[in-house]
Amino acid sequence: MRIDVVTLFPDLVNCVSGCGVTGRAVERGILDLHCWNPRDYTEDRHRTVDDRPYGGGPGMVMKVEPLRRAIHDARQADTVPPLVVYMSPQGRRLDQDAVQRLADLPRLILIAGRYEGIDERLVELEVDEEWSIGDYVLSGGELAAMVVIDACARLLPGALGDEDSAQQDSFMTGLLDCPHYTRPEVYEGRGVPQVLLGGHHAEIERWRRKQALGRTWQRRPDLLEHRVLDEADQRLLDEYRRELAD
Ligand SMILES: O=C(NCc1ccc(CNCc2ncc[nH]2)cc1)c1csc2nc[nH]c(=O)c12
Repeated sequence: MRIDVVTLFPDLVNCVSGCGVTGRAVERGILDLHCWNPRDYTEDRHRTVDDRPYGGGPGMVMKVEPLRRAIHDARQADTVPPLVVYMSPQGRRLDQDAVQRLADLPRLILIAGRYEGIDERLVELEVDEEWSIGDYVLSGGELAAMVVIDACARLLPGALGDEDSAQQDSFMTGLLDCPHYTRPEVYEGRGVPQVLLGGHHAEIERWRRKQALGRTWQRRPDLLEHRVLDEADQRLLDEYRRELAD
């Protein structure tokens, strides 16, 4: 998969290719990442990429031309046609289904804005989709672009070794994760649930599923709203709730 990012801070975005799953995906050639800086596409002495908003108001707006030229070069860099995504507070809220859809594409161009945003004519001329990563205010689109890159990279074939749990990722199953434990077996008087020490795999799987269902019901009931639990899961959840009451 190829991802091109149009950003004023390529050094920030390129951090994803330096470590972890994303770094390995780039190293293995599974993910091809390139950054394009609009400032390299300015023609004035001050390399101006922003200007004051028509209609007045606080802050600055990113100019069309430098962005347009950067996107043009990004598009030309590969023959594969890209989906052009503007990371924006006005975008649809990203979730795992959206990530899976983006990760299945051969190519993305992600536009990361700064200042108050980008000139609307650029959105009209170049942008296919707008995506937000949540209802909170960031200083720019780069971290959002890096979130998309990370979430997509994990889903690319070969990006995760078998030891990784991408497939069981709670957001893949639509449930929150169960609690996890590792050595020491007792820490400050706190032990590990006996079932996990017994090596009885069916029992362990049952316990983990029950915890996932129970925690989802307790912390994120919205994730259960659109979900019909089968009989086995309903029984596990009832058991979890009964144990809470005890
Ligand atoms: O570029 C991003 N943010 C920079 C940014 C933040 C705030 C404003 C100012 N908005 C004024 C306003 N809001 C409502 C009415 N008027 C403009 C730009 C961004 C990209 S994806 C994403 N996902 C989650 N959060 C984010 O901030 C982002």
